[in-house]
Parts: sequence; structure tokens; C-alpha cells
Amino acid sequence: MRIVDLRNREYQTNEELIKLIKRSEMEIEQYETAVKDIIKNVKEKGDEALIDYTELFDKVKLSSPEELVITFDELEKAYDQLDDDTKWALEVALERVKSFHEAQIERSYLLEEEGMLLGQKVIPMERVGLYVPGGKAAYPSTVIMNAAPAKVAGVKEMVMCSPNPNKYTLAAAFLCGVDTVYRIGGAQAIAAMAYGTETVKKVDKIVGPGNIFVALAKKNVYGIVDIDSIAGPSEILVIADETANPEWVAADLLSQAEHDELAASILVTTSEDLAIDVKNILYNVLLKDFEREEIARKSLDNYGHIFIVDDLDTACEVSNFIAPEHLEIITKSPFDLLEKIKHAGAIFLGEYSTEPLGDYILGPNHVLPTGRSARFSSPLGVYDFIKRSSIIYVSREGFDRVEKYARQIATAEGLYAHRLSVEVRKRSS
Ligand SMILES: NC(=O)c1ccc[n+]([C@@H]2O[C@H](COP(=O)([O-])OP(=O)(O)OC[C@H]3O[C@@H](n4cnc5c(N)ncnc54)[C@H](O)[C@@H]3O)[C@@H](O)[C@H]2O)c1
Ligand SMILES: N[C@H](CO)Cc1c[nH]c[nH+]1
Ligand SMILES: [Zn+2]
Repeated sequence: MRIVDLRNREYQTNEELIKLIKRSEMEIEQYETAVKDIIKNVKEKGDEALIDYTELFDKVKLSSPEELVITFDELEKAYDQLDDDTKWALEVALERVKSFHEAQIERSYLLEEEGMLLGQKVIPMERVGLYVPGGKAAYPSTVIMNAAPAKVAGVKEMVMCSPNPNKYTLAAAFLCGVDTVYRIGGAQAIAAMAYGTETVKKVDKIVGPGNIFVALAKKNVYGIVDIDSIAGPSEILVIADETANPEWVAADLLSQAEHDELAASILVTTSEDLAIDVKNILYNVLLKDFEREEIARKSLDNYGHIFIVDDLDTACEVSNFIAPEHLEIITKSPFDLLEKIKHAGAIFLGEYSTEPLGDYILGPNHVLPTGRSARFSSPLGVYDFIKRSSIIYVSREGFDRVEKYARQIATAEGLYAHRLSVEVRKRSS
């Protein structure tokens, strides 16, 4: 495999590539230390720590723990304040996301065998925590992406945390029927939902995306609660050939760069001309007079890459290695590459399937694994909000069919009380 970037550096191996794309261990360690400290403080000081962090990071001064909670009236008022077009757009999005996720519903089942009924009962989670980011932008769309699959799964209670949420985020929470909303963000919100405080309810599972502090905090509380995936700073990788429109590709790369200085936007192309055009358009046209220039420029300078490869097979190999959150394939025959893609949070095929449509309105979830975790994680879905219990019924007849095998295996394991449980029943015949 031969990979050349725009500065004519050559990468021979995946290891060289990973060094380039990975945030340095030292960088991550700094964030880890800060996050662990925040979690410890919230565990020890509860609401007091939440009030302090909210002032420090979100510049919101609260005079009492009650103010951490946003009342139902505030949510309703926020919704009423929206103009009709925005209300309608959010409603259409909610309906589309819900109906896409309905296909993920998993049913309980019972298998009947001679003398036995064996099955699985699907049970929705009782209380889940939704994280909705709010530092560098507001994310009403993420309220929908979190809440819609939870509702479809039948979750009883939804708790939501977001730093300094604006009227759009609050209106979306109202529309989605979120039960309790707290104005708390970052690692402190994750710690509060995992451990509970005097005011914040402890949940069974925390889902939703966020910046590096949120993503690392979720990783840290995993085990105390369940989490969905590591859905951290956004990523996009575009595989494109000479048929791609450079302006469209550049716009799509910028769409994720504007989320966060730590976002990653990568183009892998077989066309050197396209590579040069995309770079020029990005830096000499789109970034000029761009409202979110500061964030996007830092992201592109540090984590933006353009790789030129010999063929589309190599492009797929690079993409599989990076395992991006979003993969766009803008080539002459995008479906031809689909079977070669092994790791990606969401795969967008063809030039009109632009990533931002997926962020807002199509239906598939936009809460997606990042940082190469698409190798083992999936998009947020109904399956994240359910758990399963096995159901077991055995009659005397069923018992007689299998008891000797159980006794045999119990003997092999040296677990005599296990064997006894079977023997006492056998003797009763
Ligand atoms: N992967 C996905 O599915 C997905 C979806 C949507 C958004 N995102 C990502 O979510 C993120 C949103 O980030 P954001 O910053 O706008 O909002 P955010 O809510 O995730 O983070 C804001 C919080 O970060 C904390 N914070 C900021 N600076 C800190 C510091 N120096 N020390 C400790 N804590 C600090 C504060 O508590 C603040 O409330 C972006 O990275 C975006 O790319 C990812
Ligand atoms: N692209 C983000 C996921 O990485 C989701 C989002 C919400 N709003 C805009 N974009
Ligand atoms: Zn986005």
C-alpha cells in the first residue's frame, strides 16, 4: 500500500498513518487527569461541585441546587417561542428518526420443546441519562437522536444534561418528552448522572455525544453505569475519485471541522487534481469570512489530512484502518465499494448523500462511535435502551430428558451441590 499526502510525505505502513491521525498519548493524558479530578469532586461534593463547575466552565452562576433543574414550564415556554418553521422541522426530524428506529425493535420470544419453554424477555431500561452537547454550539438535533430510540424502546424515564442549553435544545427536550433536564455539562454532568447527587438522579445508562471531556468521563464511569459508545469529537473521511465535485467535498470536510478544534476531516482520493482543488477551496475560499473559522482552522491544521492513493481499494484500506465516524464515498460507482468497507459509524453513498443531511433529518442516528471505536461499536439505537432476560421453564418430562447430562458436567466441574440439585429431584420420581 502506498499513501502520499499533499506535502508529498509517504506513508508505508498503518503504524505511520496511525501516528499521524492519533491524538498524542500525552495530549489524552492531560484530559484524563482533568476528567478524573472532576469525577472525584462530584462524587465527594455533589451539588456543590456541580454549581462550581457550571460557573467555571459554562459561565452560569447558580444560587441554589434547585436552579440546576430546568422546570417543565421553562421547556414548554422555549417550545412556544419557536417559529413555526423550526417547530415543523424538529417535528419532521423526530418522526423520521422514530420511524427509522422502529425497525430495530427486538421482540421477546419463547421456544417450545418437549417438556420445556425456553426464551428471552426484552425489557426496556428504567431510567437513562441523555447527554446533549452545548459548549461550542447548540444541539437540538442530538436531543432527538438520543430520545427517539429511547422512546421507541419503551424507556420509562429520560433524564437529560446539557451545559447552558438554549431555547432550541429546551424546545426539542419538550417535544421529545424528556422527563427532567439539568443545566449541567461536561465530565461533571456524566459523573452526576453516574453517581447521583442530592439533586441529580442516578441513571442506569448514559448515552450521547460530547467533546473529549465528555467522552473520557463516559469511559471512566463505565461499569458504574452502562454507556453507549465513545462518541467524541466528530470525524469525516471522504473517499473520492476524479468525478467528485471539489467544492462539495470541501464543504463536507468543513462541516465536521466546525464542530470542534479536535474534530478530524480526512480526504482519501485517487485524483491529485481533486486533492489540490479541495485544499485550495477549503483554505482560500470557504474558510474566508467563515463564522466558525477559528475552530475549523485549528481542526483542519491539526487533524485535517488529504491522502493521495493509487486506487480505490487502497482508499478503502486506509478508511478501514482509520474507522471513521462518518464515511462519504463520492466516486463513479459508490455501491461497488460498499462491500469493502469494514469499519465506519455511518456510510454515505454518492454525491447527494451529504453528511449534514444525516446529522439532521434522514433517520439513522447521528450519535456515532469515534476515535477508531467503529471497529467494535455501532450507532446509537433501540438496542442500547433494552436488555434481555432468559426465560426458563422445565417440566418433569423435560427434566428427565436432560438431567443426566447436567449431572455429568457438574461432576466434571467438581461442583457437587450443582449435581445434588439435580439428584434430589431425580430421586423424587
Ligand atoms: N460522535 C458523535 O456522535 C457526535 C455528535 C454530535 C457532536 N459531537 C461532538 O460533540 C462535541 C461537542 O462539544 P462542545 O464543546 O460543543 O460541547 P460539550 O457539551 O460536549 O462540552 C462542553 C463542556 O465541556 C467542558 N469543558 C470545556 N472546557 C473544559 C476544560 N478546560 N476542562 C474541563 N472541562 C471542560 C465543560 O464542562 C463544558 O460544559 C464536539 O466535539 C462534537 O464534534 C459528536
Ligand atoms: N455531526 C455530528 C456527529 O458527529 C452531529 C451533529 C449534530 N448537529 C450537527 N451535527
Ligand atoms: Zn455535524
